[in-house]
Amino acid sequence: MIGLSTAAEVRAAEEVLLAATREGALMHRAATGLATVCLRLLGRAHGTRVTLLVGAGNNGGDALFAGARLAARGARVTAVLLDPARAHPAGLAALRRAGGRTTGPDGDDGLDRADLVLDGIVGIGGRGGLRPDAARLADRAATGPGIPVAVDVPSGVDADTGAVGGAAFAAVHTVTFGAVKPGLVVGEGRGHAGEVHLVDIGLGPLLAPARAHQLTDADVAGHLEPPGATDDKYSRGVVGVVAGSAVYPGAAVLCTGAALRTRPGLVRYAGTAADGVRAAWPEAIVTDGRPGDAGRVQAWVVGPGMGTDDAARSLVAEVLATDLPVVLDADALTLAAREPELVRGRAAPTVLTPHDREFERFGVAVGADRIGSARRLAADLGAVVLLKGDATVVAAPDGTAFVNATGTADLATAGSGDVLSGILGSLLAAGTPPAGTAAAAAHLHGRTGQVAAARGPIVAGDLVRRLPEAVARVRGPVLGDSGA
Ligand SMILES: NC(=O)C1=CN([C@@H]2O[C@H](COP(=O)(O)OP(=O)(O)OC[C@H]3O[C@@H](n4cnc5c(N)ncnc54)[C@H](O)[C@@H]3O)[C@@H](O)[C@H]2O)[C@@H](O)CC1
Ligand SMILES: [K+]
Repeated sequence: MIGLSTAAEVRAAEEVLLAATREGALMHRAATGLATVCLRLLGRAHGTRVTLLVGAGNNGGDALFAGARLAARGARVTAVLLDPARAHPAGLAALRRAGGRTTGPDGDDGLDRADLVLDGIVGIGGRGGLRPDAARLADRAATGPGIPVAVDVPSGVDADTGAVGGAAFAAVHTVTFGAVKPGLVVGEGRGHAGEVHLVDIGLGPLLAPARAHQLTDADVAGHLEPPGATDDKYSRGVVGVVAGSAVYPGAAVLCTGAALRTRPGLVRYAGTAADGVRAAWPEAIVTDGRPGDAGRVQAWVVGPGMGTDDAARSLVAEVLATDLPVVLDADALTLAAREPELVRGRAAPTVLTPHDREFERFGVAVGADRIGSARRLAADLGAVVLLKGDATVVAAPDGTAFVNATGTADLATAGSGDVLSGILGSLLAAGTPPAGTAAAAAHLHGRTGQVAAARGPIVAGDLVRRLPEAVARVRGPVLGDSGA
């Protein structure tokens, strides 16, 4: 699990470490890591051209020291000082000693011929939108030939939320220090940060326990263990699906199929799309009755494609009245937003899986702080909220949050959400804690999108078909298996 630490958490840890280390030691660690990533991206230093955009704080200091290291290895380095009188003095001296040149914001910045541009305008000390000179340079860097690399945080991106208020540096790589900040992996910030490289500067043991996390394949593999010798079809949890309608069975077919393919156990379906589900998935146990007629289950998924009329409302209410974990998706979200007390009154876990419009039906704006908004709704409802997006956010009522790392634009296809709710229901039936389980489902859904899209454009049915391959990929190679 990768901890996501806010700027305040990083600063608090830095203060302790600064007091315990030689002056400048942390910045040297940061700059060494930064220069190493730049060298890797450039392939070589000698003969390359590098432009540094240097603000007045320590973020500019990092850029100057890294630039000095590259200059010492033969790169032609130009530092554009946004505030020449306040540029980091020791960094500036180091760059000049190594043969780098400096200029002001209106000088010859070399952006039109740079191989790499380092954004050291502002880091975690940035406040408000970029000032005009900085905005203009960030804009020119985006259209120039150099690989845009952000130092710690792309300037103009809020490190905690990912909000981008105005102009911001559009990086393809971000080299961040001490801990990954949430703003690099969520919301608009994710697109501005590009690939994130974490440089260890020794903060780890001093950081407060993170309240937001990213899962890795290894974390999710625990949810996807193959059946053991003593397992039978009931022992691993049975999921019940209430979805679709006689006229539109598609959502029910996708949701049931995803549940079946995630963890081979039992899937029970109850609803008016029974014929369609039976035809598509003979493996499922199907009734055209009510949820109570379906037989015993350990978790319910309710909502996809079922409509929002009185009949649908009564099915949602019946499922929510059980003492089992429930995934509320699609139409069930619309219904729950009308009667949130149906969710608030539950003792068993509830997971809501809204996209932005469904989320806002609960009366909370999504805004630019997606983690904060998901936390607010989760606390208000006493339920886990999985807010779908480019980087899906999961928040628990106690504020624990997860940001998904595997999202891909290919998942923005009709029926993709039905697949996610099927995956989630299937994992939840195993009885694992709901927030982490929801995050695991989002991770697997994203991996499935990546696997499926590798063969070309996808429809939601491809996700169901490729789920076993994605599960295998998340589990990783089996130890001792030579692959022969
Ligand atoms: N504290 C430390 O020991 C370490 C700090 N590090 C670096 O230091 C950074 C934080 O440094 P600082 O606290 O000096 O802050 P920053 O360098 O992030 O930004 C503060 C400076 O930028 C100016 N500024 C603020 N908002 C601006 C805006 N919107 N447009 C233009 N200029 C703006 C301020 O006037 C101030 O001079 C980190 O992000 C990281 O890059 C690293 O070197 C690791 C060690
Ligand atoms: K920066």
